[in-house]
Amino acid sequence: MISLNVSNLDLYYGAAQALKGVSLEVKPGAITCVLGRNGVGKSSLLRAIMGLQRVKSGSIAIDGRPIDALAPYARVRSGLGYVPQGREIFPLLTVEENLRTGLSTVPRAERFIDPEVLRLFPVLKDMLARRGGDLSGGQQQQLAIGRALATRPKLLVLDEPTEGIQPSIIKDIGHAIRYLKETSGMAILLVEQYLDFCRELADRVYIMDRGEVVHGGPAEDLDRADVRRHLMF
Ligand SMILES: Nc1ncnc2c1ncn2[C@@H]1O[C@H](COP(=O)(O)OP(=O)(O)OP(=O)(O)O)[C@@H](O)[C@H]1O
Repeated sequence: MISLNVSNLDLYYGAAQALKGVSLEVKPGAITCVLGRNGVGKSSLLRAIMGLQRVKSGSIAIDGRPIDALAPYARVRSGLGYVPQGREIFPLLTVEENLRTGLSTVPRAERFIDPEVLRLFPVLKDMLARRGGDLSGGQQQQLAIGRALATRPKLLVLDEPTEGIQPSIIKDIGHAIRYLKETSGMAILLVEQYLDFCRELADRVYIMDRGEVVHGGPAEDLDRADVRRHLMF
């Protein structure tokens, strides 16, 4: 089990500041959700956590140890699994090959697809030999989560897993996320625009608006006024 601490992150694209002093905590065995409209900086935050985007200042730590100097693959080795926005699966590789791309960071003896991943998403088992590009959007999302799980993460980072996905698969993905938390004590960091999905799953909720964290607290404290002010269009 691991925890993640983000403190005071500032991130710029040229002169435009995308993250302004962002701090948050992801606790082991809990689901932490970051809510926010389009363009408030949610993906930038996750990319910074994964080491895919350089920050100007601030720090990110796993179990109190800074990981700022680590390359993305080393952060994965430290226990972070990442499901990017838009899924980014390889359309010409098979489902099995896509899952195997997640194995490169794990020790040689563990380089097999954990049967648990296929139990969690049985559709992947049925489609192992199909090309990633032939899957529906929802199946591709499950594949992206499966690929992240192949890295044996202790903390799973998901960027809008419900985006453009039909309700029945959203439900399956919600069940899978809760199952992972409950059975393995995995920490989950979930970025979402879909309020109800977040409400159903989250233990702790942060709201971002224009690059800043404007609310943070237990999910049950999520206030109607905050939601209206920061999440409505
Ligand atoms: N590579 C980039 N270069 C320049 N500006 C960028 C880049 N990526 C994001 N931005 C800008 O930074 C801001 C934050 O974007 P980001 O994608 O982090 O937001 P988001 O909350 O994840 O939104 P979305 O849900 O649309 O992805 C936006 O104004 C966006 O236009």
